[in-house]
Amino acid sequence: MADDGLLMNFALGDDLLGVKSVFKGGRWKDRLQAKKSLQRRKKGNNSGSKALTGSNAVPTKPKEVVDDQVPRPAKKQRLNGTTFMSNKTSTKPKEVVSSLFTYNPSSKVPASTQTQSEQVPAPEPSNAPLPASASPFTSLGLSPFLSTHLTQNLSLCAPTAIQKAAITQLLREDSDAFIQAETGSGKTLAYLLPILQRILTLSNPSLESSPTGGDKARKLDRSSGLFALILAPTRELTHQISSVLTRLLRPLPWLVAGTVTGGSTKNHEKSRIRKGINILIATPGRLADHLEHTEALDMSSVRWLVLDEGDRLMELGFEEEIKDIVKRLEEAQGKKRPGRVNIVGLPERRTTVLCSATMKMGVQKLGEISLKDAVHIKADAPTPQSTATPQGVEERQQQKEKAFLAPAQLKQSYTVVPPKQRLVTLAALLKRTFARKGSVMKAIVFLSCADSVDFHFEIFTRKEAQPPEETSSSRQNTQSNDMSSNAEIQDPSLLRESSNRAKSTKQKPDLSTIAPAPTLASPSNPDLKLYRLHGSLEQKIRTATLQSFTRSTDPSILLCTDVASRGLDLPNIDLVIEYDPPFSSDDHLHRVGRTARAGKEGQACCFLMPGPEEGYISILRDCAGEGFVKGEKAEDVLRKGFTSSISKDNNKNDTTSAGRWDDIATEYQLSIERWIIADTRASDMAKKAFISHVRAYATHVVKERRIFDVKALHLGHLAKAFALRERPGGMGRGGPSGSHEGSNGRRGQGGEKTMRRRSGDSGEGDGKSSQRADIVDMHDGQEDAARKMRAKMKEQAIAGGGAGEFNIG
Ligand SMILES: Nc1ncnc2c1ncn2[C@@H]1O[C@H](COP(=O)(O)OP(=O)(O)OP(=O)(O)O)[C@@H](O)[C@H]1O
Repeated sequence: MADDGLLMNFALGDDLLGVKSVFKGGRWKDRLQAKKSLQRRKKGNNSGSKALTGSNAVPTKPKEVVDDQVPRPAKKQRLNGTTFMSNKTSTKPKEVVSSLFTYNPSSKVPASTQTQSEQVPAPEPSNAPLPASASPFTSLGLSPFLSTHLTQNLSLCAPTAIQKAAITQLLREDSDAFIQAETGSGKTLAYLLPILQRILTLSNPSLESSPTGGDKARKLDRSSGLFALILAPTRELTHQISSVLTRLLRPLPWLVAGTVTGGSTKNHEKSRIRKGINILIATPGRLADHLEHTEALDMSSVRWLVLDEGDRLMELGFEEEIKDIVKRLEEAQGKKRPGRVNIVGLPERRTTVLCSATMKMGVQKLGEISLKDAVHIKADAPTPQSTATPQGVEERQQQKEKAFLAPAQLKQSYTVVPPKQRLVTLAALLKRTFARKGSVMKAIVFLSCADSVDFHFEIFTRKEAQPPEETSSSRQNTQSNDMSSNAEIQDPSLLRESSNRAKSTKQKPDLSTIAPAPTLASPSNPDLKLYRLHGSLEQKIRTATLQSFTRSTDPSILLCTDVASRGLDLPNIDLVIEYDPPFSSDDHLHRVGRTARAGKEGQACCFLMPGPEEGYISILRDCAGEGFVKGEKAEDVLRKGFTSSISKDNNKNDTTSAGRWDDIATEYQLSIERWIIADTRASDMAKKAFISHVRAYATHVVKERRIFDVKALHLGHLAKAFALRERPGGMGRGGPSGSHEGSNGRRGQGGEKTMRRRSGDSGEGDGKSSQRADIVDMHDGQEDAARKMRAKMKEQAIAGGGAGEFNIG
């Protein structure tokens, strides 16, 4: 391995010293040869890295790129692959500039394993609707009225497998049910349709034979009573279920649905409850609050209770609230309110439906609390078609019995990226993805914490950075599009308002949630937009951002935390990138499940680092079942991301541009580093993001901590991924400014006590020993932090906020 420092010293050569080489003595042939060799060396230095880099070789230039602000070194000292630039007068190291391409750990995964699944034909979609001819909606017992509405107005021709199973069962019997199916398989309609059908039958039992007949159903109206209650863990999910239900209810205006969630005005909700709601969708915290304080909320006629995303409800600590709600439902059931009319056909007993993609301990416990003699409803394996062998389908069915799997048609990949190259590799992947118009329209990038989302949003949307290849016309387009993006938002003042407020506080960065991404856009996709979403944003901003992302017809990227990983049905997501690996394999399946929905195609890519993290590849494979999992080398991602943009944009062929990708990657990284150095706000954001990220890293589920081992992190290298030239100090004392405020490590934010070292040598210096001690302490502090988090979540839920109140991100 070439030594950076030595190369630099050689390269400084005579020119720097102003000495002209004169060759004397010896044979004239030798003098000529020496002269030529010196000229060649000078030429090589001037023409950048071309002569030194090859497509397969580790790039050797630019090895060290010293920021303009850093004085030329007189002497260098190398420590563990990091070069300290010092000047003669000072004994303290002044600045750290580490090359992207040297001293990186390498992947241990053999290349053959990485490409193993490429040859296997893509399996049939596992969550697609069934063939319309074989299973029309009417065959399930739904009324022709409802079936016609589904096919003609909602363009749903046939049910999915889980819908077929659930609708048939829930229309046939009043038993409780546990619906388990993979992501994007249509679970929402699987419980909404039979409930709606049953309510319609209440209002008019003869409705089934009347294709047009809704008139007689006017016997029921909003004041007839609350019949169904749907509980969901987050506000976003609650609103999403409500919008699906609103579409179903469009031809039935006399039936009314409503939502109660944290973050909304309680008085407004109360007045809607007073007017009457037939189907209520709620977060448990806010519902518990209304049950306590809103007298008009009468639960005596509730006959259907749905617990959607059961595992998440339990993870977020809603057990007590749900117990309380179930108890109140039981108490209310026999009671009659004065003035309430008798509903003909109202079932004697309440049916409870628990929905989950997973069957974890928490879900089982929730089942014990809420279900009695429940039927377990699962989707049948799809009928084998041309490319899927019957054996494959059988295998998948067997695997499904055991585990929760990703949709079979989802194309998954992973890339093993050294920590220093993470940021540029993400940029390269996004650049490549959006290099061609129309290939990918929407992508989601998952990060571990809110601070990191904010920081990366700022990096890619910062105004001062214009990529060298960008034309002025594309810049104009991007700017005008910024305006149109705001116009799309229902209440654009919300975004500006928040942005202005942010300006006035020091803790919050001055950011909107939607902006053009000039550093990722290409001439073919100049309108590329970036969105950000996490739990620390105001609810109104979150809702407006999601709506805008959903409606956007421009190529768009959403940077988000796990707040967007569960249940959200964002249309037409082509690619999911897990830039920060998921905190559990379930989280992974929910994240990647935002694409490849209802039989559509989708791609997902997980970033891993060399070392223990490579152990996650086998988990990715297990989660994929017989699906597609392929590895891609980080170097290939970088080359494609940075080469393709040059060759296309500058109209150069690949031969001339080949080999320049590493220069461009380095320049890309350095431009961010220079920005961080020049802008204290950016530098604070970077440090905060780094610290929150490391804290979040320490909260992977216990059984996966051997893979995501915080003690194995090289913090110095990882800092480079946050454009920092060294890891921030004060890791053990609550952040760069000594304060915890605003640091959003995902779980257990590692309170001051847990972060502080217990031994006497805490805090000082950035040496390895203190770094390690901080990490050990973070690890030890997890249980404490988790306990604190549970307490905080509970507080929030009781205050009526529901899960969304807590910064899931
Ligand atoms: N029968 C159907 N035909 C075509 N598309 C459907 C059908 N049923 C549902 N969909 C579509 O499938 C998508 C996923 O539905 P839904 O959100 O209910 O899935 P889910 O199983 O709840 O997913 P998750 O587990 O991620 O929450 C939605 O866009 C929905 O409109």
